Amino acid sequence: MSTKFNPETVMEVEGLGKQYQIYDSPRARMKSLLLGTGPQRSHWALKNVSFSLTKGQCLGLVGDNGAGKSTLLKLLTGTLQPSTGKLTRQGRLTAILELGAGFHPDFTGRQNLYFGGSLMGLSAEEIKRLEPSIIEFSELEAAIDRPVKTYSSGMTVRLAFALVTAVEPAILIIDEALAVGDQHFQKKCIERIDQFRESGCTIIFCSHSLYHVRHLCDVSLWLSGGQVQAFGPTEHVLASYETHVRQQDDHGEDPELRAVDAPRPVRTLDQAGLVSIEVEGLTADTPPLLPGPDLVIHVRGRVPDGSQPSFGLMLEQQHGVGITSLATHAEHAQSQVQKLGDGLWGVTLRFPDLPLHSGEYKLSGYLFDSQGLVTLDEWMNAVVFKWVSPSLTPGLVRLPHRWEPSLAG
Ligand SMILES: Nc1ncnc2c1ncn2[C@@H]1O[C@H](COP(=O)(O)OP(=O)(O)OP(=O)(O)O)[C@@H](O)[C@H]1O
Repeated sequence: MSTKFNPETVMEVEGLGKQYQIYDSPRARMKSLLLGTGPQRSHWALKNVSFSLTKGQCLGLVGDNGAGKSTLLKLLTGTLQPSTGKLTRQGRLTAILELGAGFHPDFTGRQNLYFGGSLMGLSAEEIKRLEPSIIEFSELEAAIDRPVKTYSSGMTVRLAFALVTAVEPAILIIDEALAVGDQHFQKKCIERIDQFRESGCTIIFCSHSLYHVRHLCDVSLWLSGGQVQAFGPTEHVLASYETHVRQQDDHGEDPELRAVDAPRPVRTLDQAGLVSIEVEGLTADTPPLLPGPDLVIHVRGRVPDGSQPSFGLMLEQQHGVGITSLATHAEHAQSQVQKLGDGLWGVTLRFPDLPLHSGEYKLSGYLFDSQGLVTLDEWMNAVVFKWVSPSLTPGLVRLPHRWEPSLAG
């Protein structure tokens, strides 16, 4: 690979690898350093990773726990030095990793803007100019002159995100940190990230939330055991990764057990959450039988601030093969989301003449904000049902089709 031919390339990673030296104890490490002997063992956390990103691309980084994601991000930001390979990048890089870790706990929020800002390479004048907008975005006006050690983790994240994104970088790296903020702040963060992306910033987004990876990223990289398992358009990579996750789930636990009765977090009336997911006409059998021919799903959710939510539903085979995922915001169906009462919203999804073959199916439901930026709630495997198709041919789904005469000759 070479940047020579593509002036749009902002990051090029070639054969990057990281080997950790492993010692049985701190004493063994010290002894080995003093005697100049090698480590007792070593472990490649990352091996031969190569990819390149152009201006304005957004890369999703996915993988199981321990796959090497944090190691890769630390190499990209320069916190760690690689054992092999090289990294070339152009322009300023900002990372939102371990948010707030750079703050001094005894300094006030305001003092930390200058402290943290100088670590990012901003001059005191620049920070002074940016200070009002950073404080406004963080919504910490009332607490900005209190020591950061008195902040909650959510408040620290707000201050850190506001500071780190005050100046748009050429490359922005975002770790799972977004999950720490509350839903209102998460939405603001995702909107700001969206704006950056639209103005040509290159983004690397590492998350276990595949929903957000799908929403934000045009390309994705799946790391497995420190190596690139797949790299390419997000839908292709996530399709393979989700199959892998499902296979792991099926080996790990009985899908019957994690279905309908799994306890859900208890939500109070002032929290947004799903209220019900009901399939019309199900019988009292186990699992209940869908009388058909239509599959009609009523879903309801509560959003206390009165804003209109979006609803999502996912239909899968009982043993994990995904059939379809639909959401009102993505299908321009927000006008169908009706207000049913104070903060209570609902919508109905109908599949006419259900084109599935006989089998057991399950439904999961999602509640999003109206643009689908923030997942307010999700109920996995909320309803399991059995369907007996009138046409008893094997297969998964009856695709629209027609039979035609073969061409003569
Ligand atoms: N300082 C270290 N010394 C030795 N091994 C390490 C060190 N840091 C990480 N590792 C190992 O490197 C591998 C990759 O770890 P890494 O933290 O990069 O994974 P990850 O994909 O970020 O995981 P998670 O999703 O759980 O955060 C793991 O096997 C981990 O145990």
